[in-house]
Amino acid sequence: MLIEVDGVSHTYGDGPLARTVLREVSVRLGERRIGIIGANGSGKSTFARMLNGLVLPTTGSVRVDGHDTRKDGRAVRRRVGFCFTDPDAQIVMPTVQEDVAFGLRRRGWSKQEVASRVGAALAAYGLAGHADHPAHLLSGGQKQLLALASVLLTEPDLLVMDEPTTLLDLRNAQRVARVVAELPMPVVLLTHHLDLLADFDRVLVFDDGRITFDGAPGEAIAAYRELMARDGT
Ligand SMILES: Nc1ncnc2c1ncn2[C@@H]1O[C@H](COP(=O)(O)OP(=O)(O)OP(=O)(O)O)[C@@H](O)[C@H]1O
Repeated sequence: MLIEVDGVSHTYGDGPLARTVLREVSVRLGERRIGIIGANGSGKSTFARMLNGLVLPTTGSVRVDGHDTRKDGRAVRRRVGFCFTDPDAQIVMPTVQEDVAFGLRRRGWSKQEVASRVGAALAAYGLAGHADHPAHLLSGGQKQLLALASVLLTEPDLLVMDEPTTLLDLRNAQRVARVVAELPMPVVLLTHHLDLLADFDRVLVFDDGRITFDGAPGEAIAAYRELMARDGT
Protein backbone atom coordinates (compact mmCIF):
# COMPACT_ATOMS: atom_id res chain seq x y z
CA MET A 1 0.00 0.00 0.00
CA LEU A 2 1.66 3.17 -1.21
CA ILE A 3 0.33 6.70 -0.73
CA GLU A 4 1.74 9.21 -3.20
CA VAL A 5 1.17 12.89 -2.48
CA ASP A 6 2.54 15.16 -5.20
CA GLY A 7 2.72 18.94 -5.03
CA VAL A 8 -0.47 19.22 -3.02
CA SER A 9 -1.81 22.61 -1.97
CA HIS A 10 -5.24 23.27 -0.56
CA THR A 11 -7.23 26.47 -0.17
CA TYR A 12 -10.64 26.63 1.53
CA GLY A 13 -13.03 29.29 0.21
CA ASP A 14 -12.15 32.03 -2.24
CA GLY A 15 -11.87 35.79 -2.56
CA PRO A 16 -11.06 37.66 0.64
CA LEU A 17 -12.05 34.62 2.74
CA ALA A 18 -9.64 32.25 0.96
CA ARG A 19 -7.43 30.35 3.37
CA THR A 20 -4.52 28.22 2.19
CA VAL A 21 -3.97 25.39 4.65
CA LEU A 22 -1.63 23.06 2.74
CA ARG A 23 1.34 24.35 0.75
CA GLU A 24 3.16 22.24 -1.85
CA VAL A 25 3.19 19.03 0.16
CA SER A 26 4.92 16.07 -1.51
CA VAL A 27 5.50 12.81 0.29
CA ARG A 28 5.49 9.03 -0.27
CA LEU A 29 4.11 6.92 2.53
CA GLY A 30 4.53 3.15 2.61
CA GLU A 31 5.26 2.28 6.24
CA ARG A 32 2.97 0.25 8.51
CA ARG A 33 2.54 2.87 11.22
CA ILE A 34 2.67 6.55 10.35
CA GLY A 35 1.97 9.31 12.87
CA ILE A 36 1.07 12.92 12.11
CA ILE A 37 1.53 15.66 14.70
CA GLY A 38 1.49 19.45 14.66
CA ALA A 39 -0.20 22.54 16.07
CA ASN A 40 -3.96 23.10 15.91
CA GLY A 41 -4.82 24.40 12.45
CA SER A 42 -1.55 23.28 10.82
CA GLY A 43 -3.40 21.29 8.15
CA LYS A 44 -3.25 17.73 9.53
CA SER A 45 -6.96 16.93 9.25
CA THR A 46 -7.13 18.40 5.76
CA PHE A 47 -4.18 16.20 4.75
CA ALA A 48 -5.78 13.12 6.35
CA ARG A 49 -9.09 13.72 4.60
CA MET A 50 -7.25 13.85 1.31
CA LEU A 51 -6.07 10.28 1.81
CA ASN A 52 -9.57 8.92 1.24
CA GLY A 53 -10.77 11.62 -1.15
CA LEU A 54 -13.04 13.39 1.38
CA VAL A 55 -11.13 16.55 0.45
CA LEU A 56 -9.65 16.96 -3.03
CA PRO A 57 -6.47 19.01 -3.44
CA THR A 58 -6.82 22.46 -5.00
CA THR A 59 -3.61 21.68 -6.90
CA GLY A 60 -1.47 18.54 -7.06
CA SER A 61 -2.53 14.92 -6.74
CA VAL A 62 -3.00 12.15 -4.20
CA ARG A 63 -2.81 8.49 -5.20
CA VAL A 64 -3.58 5.55 -2.96
CA ASP A 65 -2.41 2.19 -4.21
CA GLY A 66 -2.19 3.80 -7.67
CA HIS A 67 -5.75 5.23 -7.57
CA ASP A 68 -6.05 8.99 -7.97
CA THR A 69 -8.49 10.39 -5.39
CA ARG A 70 -9.82 12.88 -7.95
CA LYS A 71 -10.42 10.40 -10.78
CA ASP A 72 -11.13 7.23 -8.89
CA GLY A 73 -12.67 8.29 -5.57
CA ARG A 74 -14.81 5.19 -5.20
CA ALA A 75 -11.87 2.81 -5.48
CA VAL A 76 -10.00 4.90 -2.92
CA ARG A 77 -12.88 5.00 -0.44
CA ARG A 78 -13.31 1.23 -0.74
CA ARG A 79 -9.71 0.78 0.37
CA VAL A 80 -9.33 3.50 2.97
CA GLY A 81 -11.23 3.40 6.26
CA PHE A 82 -11.54 6.69 8.11
CA CYS A 83 -12.13 7.36 11.81
CA PHE A 84 -13.24 10.89 12.65
CA THR A 85 -12.44 12.84 15.82
CA ASP A 86 -16.15 13.37 16.31
CA PRO A 87 -17.75 9.93 16.25
CA ASP A 88 -21.24 11.46 15.85
CA ALA A 89 -20.19 12.23 12.27
CA GLN A 90 -19.93 8.51 11.71
CA ILE A 91 -22.90 7.00 13.52
CA VAL A 92 -25.61 6.28 10.98
CA MET A 93 -28.01 3.77 12.53
CA PRO A 94 -30.29 3.95 15.61
CA THR A 95 -28.86 1.14 17.72
CA VAL A 96 -25.30 0.13 18.46
CA GLN A 97 -25.77 -3.28 16.88
CA GLU A 98 -27.37 -1.91 13.70
CA ASP A 99 -24.68 0.71 13.36
CA VAL A 100 -21.86 -1.82 13.46
CA ALA A 101 -23.76 -4.07 11.02
CA PHE A 102 -24.38 -1.21 8.59
CA GLY A 103 -20.98 -1.34 6.89
CA LEU A 104 -21.37 -5.06 6.29
CA ARG A 105 -24.59 -4.87 4.29
CA ARG A 106 -22.97 -5.12 0.89
CA ARG A 107 -20.74 -8.05 1.75
CA GLY A 108 -23.29 -10.68 0.82
CA TRP A 109 -22.85 -12.45 4.16
CA SER A 110 -25.68 -14.39 5.76
CA LYS A 111 -27.58 -12.81 8.67
CA GLN A 112 -25.92 -15.31 10.97
CA GLU A 113 -22.44 -14.45 9.74
CA VAL A 114 -23.10 -10.71 10.18
CA ALA A 115 -24.54 -11.28 13.66
CA SER A 116 -21.53 -13.30 14.75
CA ARG A 117 -19.04 -10.72 13.42
CA VAL A 118 -20.95 -7.85 15.01
CA GLY A 119 -21.15 -9.74 18.32
CA ALA A 120 -17.40 -10.41 18.32
CA ALA A 121 -16.61 -6.76 17.50
CA LEU A 122 -18.87 -5.43 20.27
CA ALA A 123 -17.28 -7.80 22.76
CA ALA A 124 -13.77 -6.77 21.70
CA TYR A 125 -14.57 -3.09 22.31
CA GLY A 126 -16.40 -3.51 25.60
CA LEU A 127 -19.77 -2.73 24.04
CA ALA A 128 -21.42 -6.14 24.30
CA GLY A 129 -23.87 -4.96 26.97
CA HIS A 130 -24.97 -2.02 24.78
CA ALA A 131 -25.98 -3.86 21.60
CA ASP A 132 -29.61 -2.69 21.65
CA HIS A 133 -28.96 0.78 23.08
CA PRO A 134 -29.49 3.93 21.01
CA ALA A 135 -26.05 4.67 19.55
CA HIS A 136 -26.41 8.42 20.12
CA LEU A 137 -26.87 7.91 23.86
CA LEU A 138 -23.49 6.23 24.36
CA SER A 139 -20.78 8.24 26.10
CA GLY A 140 -18.30 10.08 23.87
CA GLY A 141 -15.66 7.43 24.44
CA GLN A 142 -18.05 4.55 23.77
CA LYS A 143 -19.11 6.26 20.53
CA GLN A 144 -15.48 6.49 19.51
CA LEU A 145 -15.01 2.77 20.11
CA LEU A 146 -18.23 2.04 18.20
CA ALA A 147 -16.99 4.09 15.24
CA LEU A 148 -13.67 2.24 15.27
CA ALA A 149 -15.38 -1.16 15.50
CA SER A 150 -17.64 -0.28 12.56
CA VAL A 151 -14.78 0.86 10.32
CA LEU A 152 -12.61 -2.14 11.14
CA LEU A 153 -15.38 -4.59 10.31
CA THR A 154 -15.27 -3.34 6.72
CA GLU A 155 -11.63 -4.61 6.61
CA PRO A 156 -10.04 -1.58 4.93
CA ASP A 157 -6.59 -1.87 3.31
CA LEU A 158 -5.52 1.34 5.04
CA LEU A 159 -6.92 2.98 8.18
CA VAL A 160 -6.71 6.76 8.69
CA MET A 161 -7.55 7.93 12.22
CA ASP A 162 -8.02 11.59 13.06
CA GLU A 163 -7.42 12.00 16.81
CA PRO A 164 -9.30 8.84 17.81
CA THR A 165 -8.42 9.03 21.50
CA THR A 166 -9.39 12.65 22.21
CA LEU A 167 -12.61 11.71 24.00
CA LEU A 168 -11.35 8.56 25.68
CA ASP A 169 -10.43 7.95 29.30
CA LEU A 170 -7.07 6.34 29.99
CA ARG A 171 -8.37 2.78 29.92
CA ASN A 172 -10.16 3.21 26.60
CA ALA A 173 -7.27 5.16 25.09
CA GLN A 174 -5.02 2.23 26.00
CA ARG A 175 -7.59 -0.17 24.54
CA VAL A 176 -7.52 1.74 21.25
CA ALA A 177 -3.71 1.86 21.30
CA ARG A 178 -3.60 -1.93 21.77
CA VAL A 179 -6.12 -2.49 18.98
CA VAL A 180 -4.17 -0.22 16.63
CA ALA A 181 -0.87 -1.96 17.44
CA GLU A 182 -2.33 -5.30 16.39
CA LEU A 183 -4.11 -4.24 13.21
CA PRO A 184 -2.90 -6.04 10.11
CA MET A 185 -3.32 -3.05 7.77
CA PRO A 186 -1.21 0.12 7.62
CA VAL A 187 -2.41 2.98 9.83
CA VAL A 188 -2.04 6.74 9.54
CA LEU A 189 -2.76 8.25 12.96
CA LEU A 190 -3.19 11.95 13.74
CA THR A 191 -2.86 12.65 17.42
CA HIS A 192 -1.94 15.08 20.14
CA HIS A 193 -1.26 12.07 22.42
CA LEU A 194 2.43 11.74 21.61
CA ASP A 195 2.96 8.58 23.67
CA LEU A 196 0.78 6.65 21.20
CA LEU A 197 3.52 7.07 18.60
CA ALA A 198 6.45 5.53 20.49
CA ASP A 199 6.58 2.36 18.37
CA PHE A 200 5.62 3.96 15.07
CA ASP A 201 7.78 3.60 11.96
CA ARG A 202 7.60 7.22 10.87
CA VAL A 203 6.16 10.52 12.16
CA LEU A 204 5.44 13.66 10.12
CA VAL A 205 5.35 17.07 11.80
CA PHE A 206 3.07 19.65 10.19
CA ASP A 207 3.52 23.37 10.61
CA ASP A 208 1.53 26.00 8.75
CA GLY A 209 0.55 23.69 5.91
CA ARG A 210 3.98 22.13 5.38
CA ILE A 211 5.77 19.00 6.56
CA THR A 212 8.63 20.43 8.58
CA PHE A 213 10.00 17.16 9.98
CA ASP A 214 9.76 13.59 8.76
CA GLY A 215 11.51 10.81 10.63
CA ALA A 216 11.61 8.54 13.67
CA PRO A 217 9.11 9.20 16.49
CA GLY A 218 11.64 10.36 19.12
CA GLU A 219 13.22 12.92 16.82
CA ALA A 220 9.86 14.03 15.43
CA ILE A 221 8.46 14.63 18.90
CA ALA A 222 11.60 16.60 19.85
CA ALA A 223 11.21 18.71 16.68
CA TYR A 224 7.54 19.31 17.51
CA ARG A 225 8.34 20.36 21.09
CA GLU A 226 10.99 22.74 19.80
CA LEU A 227 8.50 24.21 17.34
CA MET A 228 5.94 24.73 20.08
CA ALA A 229 8.50 26.35 22.38
CA ARG A 230 9.62 28.70 19.58
CA ASP A 231 6.07 29.69 18.63
CA GLY A 232 5.18 30.24 22.26
CA THR A 233 7.87 32.88 22.86
N1 LIG B 1 -14.26 23.11 5.56
C1 LIG B 1 -13.47 24.14 5.88
N2 LIG B 1 -13.73 25.40 5.41
C2 LIG B 1 -12.92 26.43 5.71
N3 LIG B 1 -11.83 26.33 6.49
C3 LIG B 1 -11.53 25.13 6.99
C4 LIG B 1 -12.33 23.97 6.72
N4 LIG B 1 -11.77 22.92 7.34
C5 LIG B 1 -10.67 23.39 7.97
N5 LIG B 1 -10.53 24.71 7.76
C6 LIG B 1 -9.44 25.56 8.27
O1 LIG B 1 -8.21 25.04 7.80
C7 LIG B 1 -7.20 25.17 8.80
C8 LIG B 1 -6.53 23.84 8.98
O2 LIG B 1 -7.45 22.95 9.57
P1 LIG B 1 -7.16 21.42 9.86
O3 LIG B 1 -8.38 20.86 10.48
O4 LIG B 1 -6.64 20.76 8.64
O5 LIG B 1 -5.98 21.55 10.94
P2 LIG B 1 -5.45 20.50 12.01
O6 LIG B 1 -3.96 20.59 11.96
O7 LIG B 1 -6.07 19.17 11.83
O8 LIG B 1 -5.94 21.13 13.39
P3 LIG B 1 -6.40 20.41 14.78
O9 LIG B 1 -5.17 19.90 15.45
O10 LIG B 1 -6.98 21.56 15.53
O11 LIG B 1 -7.40 19.35 14.45
C9 LIG B 1 -7.88 25.69 10.05
O12 LIG B 1 -7.59 27.06 10.18
C10 LIG B 1 -9.35 25.51 9.78
O13 LIG B 1 -10.11 26.55 10.34
